[in-house]
Amino acid sequence: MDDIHFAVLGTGGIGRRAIEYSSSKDHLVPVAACDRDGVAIDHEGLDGDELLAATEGNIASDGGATAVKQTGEQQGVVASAQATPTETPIDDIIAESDAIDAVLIALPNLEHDFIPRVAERFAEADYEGVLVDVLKRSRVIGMLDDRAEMLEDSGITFICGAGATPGFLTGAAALAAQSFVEIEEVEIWWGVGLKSGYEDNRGTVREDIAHLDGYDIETARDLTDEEIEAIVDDHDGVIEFNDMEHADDVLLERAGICDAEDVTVGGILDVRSDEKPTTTTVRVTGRTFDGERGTNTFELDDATSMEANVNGPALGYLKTGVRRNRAGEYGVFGPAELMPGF
Ligand SMILES: NC(=O)c1ccc[n+]([C@@H]2O[C@H](COP(=O)([O-])OP(=O)(O)OC[C@H]3O[C@@H](n4cnc5c(N)ncnc54)[C@H](O)[C@@H]3O)[C@@H](O)[C@H]2O)c1
Repeated sequence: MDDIHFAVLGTGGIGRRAIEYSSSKDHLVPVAACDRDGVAIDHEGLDGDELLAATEGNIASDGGATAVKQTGEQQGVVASAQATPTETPIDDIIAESDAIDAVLIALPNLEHDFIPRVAERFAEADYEGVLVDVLKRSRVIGMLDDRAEMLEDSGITFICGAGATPGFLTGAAALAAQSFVEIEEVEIWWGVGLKSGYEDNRGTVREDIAHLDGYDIETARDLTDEEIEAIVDDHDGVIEFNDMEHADDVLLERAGICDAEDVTVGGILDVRSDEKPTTTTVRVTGRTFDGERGTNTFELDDATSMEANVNGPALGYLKTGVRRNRAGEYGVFGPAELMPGF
């Protein structure tokens, strides 16, 4: 495979680690990165080490910038010598997108239509390439589908919900389902221990809080850092989530695996320990062609971190997207559609 020149929109907890992770694999060259205040572009390849060092503990995050220690004079990516301040970071990358094969969207989802609108801007600029996001909410998939024709006409291969859940675990569920002719239930249960990564992942924690009873995306967006800390304290740092609106359900349905209503997602987040509070498991229960009822189980090793389980699949799906795009397949795809589909 030729080198893939890719951009990262959002250099928060996820985006930074995507740049770091990409250096462990062949053919992935980060050429552009931005956050809300700045942009770095070098088509020969960004110096990932310098960019990561400059943004260490210094993220222009929706998780509460004031709570994040700053190492440079400026906040976020502009602390890197490769970056410049801008008020139009995404447009600056779109302007250079002719030379960019793929874009990882690691932006917040605190407005449901934010990522669909970003995709639309790439299509309006006639971008021909791959967009991959790690969004979580089921309802956003429909908003992308509404724009499928526009993306297709532009020559964009959009892979949506390609993080851990949805993403990695959705793909695993699709694979586990291949033993069965009929699926009864898909249960996704995740565990994340985030002590050392808590500062870097406050954006994700805020979005997770929106899944708790009594909260939604609007109320979570308006919480102060102190209010978030109070919620974390109320739970002694360990928060359990049930019946989450995670797009694994619609992504499995659109791949023809099962009905969305047969999928449940929940999990436990511990921000005071790096140990996972529970093992991440996907259980797919169904009936085989010869009449047996069974449950196939896929388990992640407790030693694998959230960052590894989001960024590995996201970059893996990005590479798969580039192969599809080069073969002329455009439109919106979910992770389960890129697995075998019996
Ligand atoms: N699918 C999964 O398994 C999974 C797991 C973890 C996180 N996520 C998702 O990943 C996303 C990113 O999470 P995070 O923890 O990195 O968040 P974060 O808040 O740390 O980082 C977000 C980044 O986006 C930038 N940004 C915000 N608005 C912008 C704008 N208008 N223009 C340019 N840049 C902008 C911020 O400056 C920051 O760099 C979240 O939506 C989260 O839900 C998905």
